[in-house]
Amino acid sequence: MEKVFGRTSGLKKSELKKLTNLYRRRLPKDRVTTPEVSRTLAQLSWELRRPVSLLLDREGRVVRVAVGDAKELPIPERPYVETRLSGYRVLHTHLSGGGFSRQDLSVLFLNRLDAMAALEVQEGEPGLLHLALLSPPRAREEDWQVLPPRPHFAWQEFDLLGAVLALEEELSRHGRLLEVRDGQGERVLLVGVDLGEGWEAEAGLEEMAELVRTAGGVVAGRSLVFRKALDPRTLVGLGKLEELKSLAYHQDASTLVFGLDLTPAQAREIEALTGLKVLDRTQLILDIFALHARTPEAQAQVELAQLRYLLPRLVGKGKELSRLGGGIGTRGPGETKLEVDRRRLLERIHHLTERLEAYALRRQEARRQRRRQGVPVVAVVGYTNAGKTTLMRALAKAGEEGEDKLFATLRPLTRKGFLPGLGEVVYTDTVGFIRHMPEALLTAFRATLEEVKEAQVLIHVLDASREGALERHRVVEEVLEGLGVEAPRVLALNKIDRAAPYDVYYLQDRLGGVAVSALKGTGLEELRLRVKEALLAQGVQPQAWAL
Ligand SMILES: Nc1nc2c(ncn2[C@@H]2O[C@H](COP(=O)(O)OP(=O)(O)OP(=O)(O)O)[C@@H](O)[C@H]2O)c(=O)[nH]1
Ligand SMILES: [Mg+2]
Repeated sequence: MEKVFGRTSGLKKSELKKLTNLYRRRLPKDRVTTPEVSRTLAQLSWELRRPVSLLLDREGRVVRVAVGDAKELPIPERPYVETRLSGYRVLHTHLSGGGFSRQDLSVLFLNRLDAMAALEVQEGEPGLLHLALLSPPRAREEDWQVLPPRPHFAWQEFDLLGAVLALEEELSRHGRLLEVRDGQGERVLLVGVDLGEGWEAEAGLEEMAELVRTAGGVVAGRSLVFRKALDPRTLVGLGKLEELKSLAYHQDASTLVFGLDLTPAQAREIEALTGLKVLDRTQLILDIFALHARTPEAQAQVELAQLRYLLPRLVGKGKELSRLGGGIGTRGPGETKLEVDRRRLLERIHHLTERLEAYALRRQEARRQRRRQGVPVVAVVGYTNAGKTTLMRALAKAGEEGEDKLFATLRPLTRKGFLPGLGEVVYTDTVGFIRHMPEALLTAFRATLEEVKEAQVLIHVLDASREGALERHRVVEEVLEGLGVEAPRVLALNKIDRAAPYDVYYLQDRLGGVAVSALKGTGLEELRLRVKEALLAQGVQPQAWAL
């Protein structure tokens, strides 16, 4: 027997039977209702003294029956690609008469229903029928259009299917237009929360936009929300979520990315309330790391961090798991998709942990050998996109090209270089830092950062050409401190070829450091000199033949 949803408690067996019989009904696929169905629904609601709701698919088949208002119908999930409507419509009764409640309309909108119909019932007889459809995208007024009510039989001539298909066509045309304007990629709405940080919140959102772009997404809209305190359940509150849902509809976006971290429960709640895919900052960064991890070790590290983050977010059974959908946040390293079967996932975590231990041992051995040979190590650190890789390449005259993407480097590269008057050194490149470095990543990148701990001297690369340099400098120093790194730093103020001279003076005045352009090769002599001095001060012995 098919299940009857909603407020069924206290119903008699015979009444339940009548409700179950509704599953055998079928409407013509292009009609809102038929006189027979209207009458049956009206009578049944009257008898039960409760509203009755039907969920119908596009073929006119009854998919779900519920006692109660439209919100009692659990509407099946759809995939996240949302240029089109859900293919479901609701037909339900209003016992106290009157048109749509706010809740009816929000069920329509939230689930992208084809249509929502409400049938007034008077003395057991069907009366007026109300019909609402979603508005065409970018309509100025409401997100839904409520058609003038007519007596239920008067809807006979109305071609519902035609109206739905026309709306869908308009939605996908709008989607194509936006794609031409903004380029291809998963369309994302960015949500930042300003808890009183002022410009920092603004800068944080800007950085999130950069991260979305690096992850291959398109920022379809952004919203900075001012809050004194966060709502523990929904973070930004119900009203704001509705606004975002509406913005997503008009901007053809399928994903909400939050500029801070969500608890698993918050993420689920917001997904349920908006019907959108929800990602937080850590997931976004992990996703980028996954795209950029190239060596087997880096890949294992990233995947492990992703799976650990994912685990508590996968509650329960198959249905929840499938919510993961595709796209940003679901990609593992090396073009794989993340494992979402809970038991297999645990196995995978175990396997990766073991593999990483083996890598760590090998790396330790390599370091030991270097130490035996007495080659000093210089680690290049700095905020993501500061120019670390480019600088190391310039200093060592080998290695990989820099890339104008965040987190281009996810493997601890090492290159040999030569310092006049000192001899051979080994430069190691590192993964970029970022403010509020996700905890999950700090542990995952232990290996890379261990290399930093082994270094005799660090070159801290700071992009002097972009705003907020002082702040980025501080973030990097804080992370280093947190790792217990004590080696002396040589600061390189990079990208002076495109920085305003005044900014460079200002930074030099505040922080000291050598002004360089890794790209053009300016200032490298002086930088080498300072590195050499720092190494000598650390007690490194010059190699005899280098003098
Ligand atoms: N104009 C200018 N651009 C530079 C300079 N140094 C690096 N860049 C550019 O900055 C971008 C980032 O350089 P990378 O060397 O990849 O930076 P990174 O710090 O290694 O970045 P991640 O590894 O992603 O954290 C690239 O587009 C470089 O070409 C410079 O001195 N001047
Ligand atoms: Mg790099």
